[in-house]
Amino acid sequence: MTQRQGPADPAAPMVAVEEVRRSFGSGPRAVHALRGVSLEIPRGELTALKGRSGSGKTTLLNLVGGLDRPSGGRIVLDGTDLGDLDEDGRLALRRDRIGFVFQSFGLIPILTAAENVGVPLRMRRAPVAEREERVRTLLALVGLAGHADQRPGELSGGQQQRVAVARALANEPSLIIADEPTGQLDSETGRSVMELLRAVVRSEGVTVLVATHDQNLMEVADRVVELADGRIVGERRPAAAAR
Ligand SMILES: Nc1ncnc2c1ncn2[C@@H]1O[C@H](COP(=O)(O)OP(=O)(O)OP(=O)(O)O)[C@@H](O)[C@H]1O
Repeated sequence: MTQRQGPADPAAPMVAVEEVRRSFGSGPRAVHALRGVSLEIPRGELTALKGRSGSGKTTLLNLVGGLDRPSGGRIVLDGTDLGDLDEDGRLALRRDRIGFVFQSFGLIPILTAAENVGVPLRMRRAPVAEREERVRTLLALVGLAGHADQRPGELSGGQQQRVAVARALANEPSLIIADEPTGQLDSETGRSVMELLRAVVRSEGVTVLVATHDQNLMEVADRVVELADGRIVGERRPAAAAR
């Protein structure tokens, strides 16, 4: 496995967001997407971010995922202060410690399901035998053992998102970041993808941060955090999560 950076304290939250601000542009036309957000994301929990369009959800996911840098404040992910990393360090962090799931699935059309799941393993040059074994395990975990050789165009939307979840898990990430993962799926398919996310939190012990408008997804979250106009305005623990 790839060398992990920073000591991970199992008692510490997976992610600590401290007074984070993010503005785009400057002067009177600046957009203040995040205006001082502080949030802890506990290990092994599914945290949902809700809020109207433009409230700052994607901006926050991008910052936590090391895809963007804050204008102010600090983010610590599993013992690593993201502010201490240069571009290469952030790239390594995204590759080795974070799995991403997007609304539009983001699979490579010419690769089979198995090859798509194997992409992160290839990127860290995992030995072929280890890669094939892990891909098989992951496809079985997401219920697609019989679809390994199909390309994304031959799979339904829900199946494609399952492949994306398997790919996100490939490198045993500390954190999965999902931006509207059920946004392009009908409600029944969305529900099954959401149940899959819930299940991998339980079985793999992974931590998930998901931005969503999907009420069903919020109901299975351990915690729902609400953003409005770049600030946290509410937080609740849905009853269904008290398992
Ligand atoms: N690269 C950018 N340049 C300028 N403004 C941006 C940029 N990215 C985001 N914004 C602005 O920041 C604010 C927050 O956007 P963000 O995408 O985080 O919202 P969101 O809650 O994810 O919305 P949605 O639910 O529609 O995805 C919006 O006003 C948006 O227009």
